[in-house]
Order: sequence, then structure tokens, then C-alpha cells
Amino acid sequence: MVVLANPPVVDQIPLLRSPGPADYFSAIPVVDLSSPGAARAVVDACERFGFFKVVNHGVATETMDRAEAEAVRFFAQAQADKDRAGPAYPFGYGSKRIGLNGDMGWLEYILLAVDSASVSDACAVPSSAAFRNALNEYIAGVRNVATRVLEAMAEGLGIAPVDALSAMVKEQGSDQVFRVNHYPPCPALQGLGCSATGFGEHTDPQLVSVLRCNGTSGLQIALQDGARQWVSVPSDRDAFFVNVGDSLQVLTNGRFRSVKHRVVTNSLKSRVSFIYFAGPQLAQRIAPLPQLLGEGEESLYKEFTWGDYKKAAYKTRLGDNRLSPFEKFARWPDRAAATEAGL
Ligand SMILES: C=C1C[C@]23C[C@@]1(O)CC[C@H]2[C@@]12CC[C@H](O)[C@@](C)(C(=O)O1)[C@H]2[C@@H]3C(=O)O
Ligand SMILES: O=C(O)CCC(=O)C(=O)O
Ligand SMILES: [Fe+2]
Repeated sequence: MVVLANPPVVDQIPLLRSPGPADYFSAIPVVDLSSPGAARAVVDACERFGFFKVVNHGVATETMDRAEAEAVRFFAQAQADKDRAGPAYPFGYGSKRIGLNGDMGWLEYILLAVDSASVSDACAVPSSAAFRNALNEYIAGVRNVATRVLEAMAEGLGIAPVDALSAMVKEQGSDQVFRVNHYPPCPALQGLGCSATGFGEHTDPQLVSVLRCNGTSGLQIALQDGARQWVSVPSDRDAFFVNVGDSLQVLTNGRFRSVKHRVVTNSLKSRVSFIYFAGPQLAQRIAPLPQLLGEGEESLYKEFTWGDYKKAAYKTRLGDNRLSPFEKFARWPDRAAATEAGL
């Protein structure tokens, strides 16, 4: 018998049941950002799903198309050229390995730090001026969408001032990350009733993430109705999709729940997605906003900063509950995580 010391990388990517037409979820809330009802609609969607789609967002189609075309050009390069732009730690090109703790997916990506509204000078990738300019134009647009969404949330929640949430992600030194993911097709699995995991199940750490993808579906979210059912999100290349992240869950004392999501690969079509992760400064205290705590209501979480969360988060696997070290009422198995984080 031949025993491989290092099994091939593809063997380490978990398979998932292929989504069928019945799994497509038509009830994803749609928020028209230009309408007077946006604030209420955003809060309702965050309470019910931690996820919604945004239309009439004001970002030009050409801006999105140009960034997508440049990303396609980048990923079409020879593997050796792309590998020279890696590894993705902390920023750069990565393939199949996600994070540093053993997670694998059928994807390649670039991870970038954002300063203010453009790719940080600290990131040498991408080196092409055309790609960098296209990304900067896109990032300026998507950052504006994130700001308006966070303002709508504050308005809908009745928090003053209206920039209480958006200021956290706009301040100088706020921790913004941008990711471009490319999921190549996986033809070998066609007709087998299963798909490769593109990006394993997880919640995003920041306040919100704003996602845009090409016309290929694959994103799935877990419904928050107790059944924990996975549903597929129909793709829409003209819209943005917003995820509630762990930090916003804490800021709202659990009123909004961070949404579990994952990506399943398509057997025939590639998926290209852009995700802007809106995080605060490292020193930002993450605690329920006082205006959201009812009389006598206690925080569900211990005191921590975004820096404390990040330090603990980067030791976790993708599917872990990254808030468990900070939960006051942790269930038994989570106590070990709290002790390890020194809380
Ligand atoms: C496994 C990991 C990858 C990740 C860092 C982590 O240790 C746990 C959180 C992961 C995540 C998920 C959302 C974003 O894609 C990401 C950039 C982030 O902020 O947290 C990734 C991290 C990563 O890929 O480095
Ligand atoms: O690529 C996607 O569509 C989603 C990826 C994702 O959830 C992430 O990068 O955090
Ligand atoms: Fe995510």
C-alpha cells in the first residue's frame, strides 16, 4: 500500500450536497437604498436574516464591470506569476488555503488592506496600475454603500447621532479589508450530486461586509429560524449583498445576528466575487450601544476591543464561533476558548 505523507490539496477540500433549484431562496430581503423606507427595511432584514440585498445603490455598472474584468485578467495569468503575488499573509494572493489554521476551499483570491478609500500602499499586490485603479474606483463606491447602510441602520434603530456606527468604520486607521475571490469551475463533479466547498461556513468578523459577484451563484446563507437550513442566494451582478458581522451582533447586544454563510462551487461556471469588510480601529471598544440596552438589560458580552477579537480570531478555524471567548453566558465547551483567550 502506498501511503502519501501529504495528501493532494484537492482531497482536503470538503464536498457538499449540490444545491438544487428548490434550494434557491426567493425571500431574500431587498432594500432600495434610495427610498425613504430604507432604514426600516434594513433593520427588519438584519433582525430576520442578518443578510439583505441592496439595489439603487448609486455605484455605476461600468465601475463594477471594469473591476471584474481586471480581476478576471489577473486570475487568468500563469500560476507561477500569481504565486509570485503571494502568500496571502497578511495580504496578497492565496490559493485553496484560507487563513493559517488548515481551512481549504476550491478558490483563489487576493486579500488587500484598505487605507481610507483605496488599496493600502503597504500592499504590493496588485502591481498592475489598471487593476489597482479599477479596484480603487470600486472601493470608493462600495465604501460609500457601507456608510449609507450603517447610517440607515442607526436611523432605523433610533440611535443618535446617525453616524454612530458609520463613524467607526470611517475613522482614520479603521481596519478595512478587501477580498477578491475566484472560484474556478469544478467539472469533475458534474452529475455526481455534490459540489466542492468554495469557502467553508463561517460568520464575518467585522460590522458589515458588502459583497458583489458576477452572474454565477454559489453563495448560501443559513436561515436563523432555528432549523439552520442552508439556502442558495440567487446571484445578481447589479446588486450588493450585505452580511451582518460578529461586531455588529455585539454592538446590538444580539438584536442583529451575524449570518452564517458559505460558498459552493459551480461545476461549469466560474464565480468572481468582491467583498469589502468594514471594521473599526483596533482600539475600538466593541460593546452594546447604550441606546440599545433596555432598562435593566445587561450586555451579553464581556468587555473587549476589536484588537482583542482579531488576536483571538486569527487562531480559529473558519467555522468556529469567534465570539465564544467573549460571551458572558458561554456554554460548557466554549469555556476552554475563553480561558485560552485569557478572559
Ligand atoms: C480561517 C481564517 C480566515 C480568516 C481568518 C481566520 O482565522 C478566521 C476568520 C477568517 C475571515 C472570514 C471573513 C474574511 O474573508 C476574512 C478576511 C476575515 O476577516 O475573517 C477571513 C480571514 C482570512 O482569510 O484571513
Ligand atoms: O466569495 C463569496 O461569495 C463569499 C466569500 C466570503 O464569505 C468571504 O470572503 O468572507
Ligand atoms: Fe464571508
